[in-house]
Amino acid sequence: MLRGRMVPEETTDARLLDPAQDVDWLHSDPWRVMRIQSEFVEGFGALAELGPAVSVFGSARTPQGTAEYELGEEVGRLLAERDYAVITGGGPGVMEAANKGACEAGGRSVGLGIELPFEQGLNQWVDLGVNFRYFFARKTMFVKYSEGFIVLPGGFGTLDELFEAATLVQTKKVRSFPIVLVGRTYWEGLVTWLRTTMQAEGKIGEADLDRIHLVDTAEEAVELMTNAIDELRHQVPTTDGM
Ligand SMILES: C/C(=C\CNc1ncnc2c1ncn2[C@@H]1O[C@H](COP(=O)(O)O)[C@@H](O)[C@H]1O)CO
Repeated sequence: MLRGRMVPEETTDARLLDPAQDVDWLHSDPWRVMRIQSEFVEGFGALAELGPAVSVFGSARTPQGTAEYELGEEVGRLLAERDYAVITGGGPGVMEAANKGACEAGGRSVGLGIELPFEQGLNQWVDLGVNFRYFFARKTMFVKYSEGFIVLPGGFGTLDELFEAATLVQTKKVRSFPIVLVGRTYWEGLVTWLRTTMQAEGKIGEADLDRIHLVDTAEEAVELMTNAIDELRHQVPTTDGM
């Protein structure tokens, strides 16, 4: 309801019909919501029939031809061989490696790209790609369409994805799903700190760390992941807070 000085001199439909209108309003926050909404609609539409999937995260900077890149390829290949679609951020490095492994093994290779100032586009091994402008819309897709996360060595982006998953499980916003960190040497320091400082000082509970597993090889990661998913599928879902 608008009264007095709050009543605008021009009505909304008059503004709409005015051919001389400037288009700044298109970039205002209320209209941005339409763009955000369209990202959810597009993402849900593209992924609705994907089937069982696991997300693979890791550094965008891992060079081709390194042991870490090969580890990513191996994870993608083994997941595809077990009929899991592989979802990545669609970028270079570990993302590209996992998509390559999945694609070459004849599996479903998915990339959820993000618009960045130094955009490089989706890697060539993505068979089903969706590009996002907003991180939060993209993150929803990773969580909604995968049954677990496999995390290779990475930087801020990888940690962001890892801890978002851990938080969603902790707060019961998603059904518990497995998180497997690959590369003991890389992750051990962080996991030790989580246990000896974060947990020891009561900032997280013991159960919060139980969901995070640490392995060294692609075989171990995929074996652990698929076993954990099978177990979860046989559990009766609880209704509290879901
Ligand atoms: C930095 C470079 C390219 C960035 N391109 C990306 N494309 C798609 N997704 C990305 C990109 N960068 C980060 N991400 C997401 O974060 C994770 C990796 O981040 P990290 O900081 O490298 O660990 C990854 O899982 C993506 O989802 C070219 O050098």
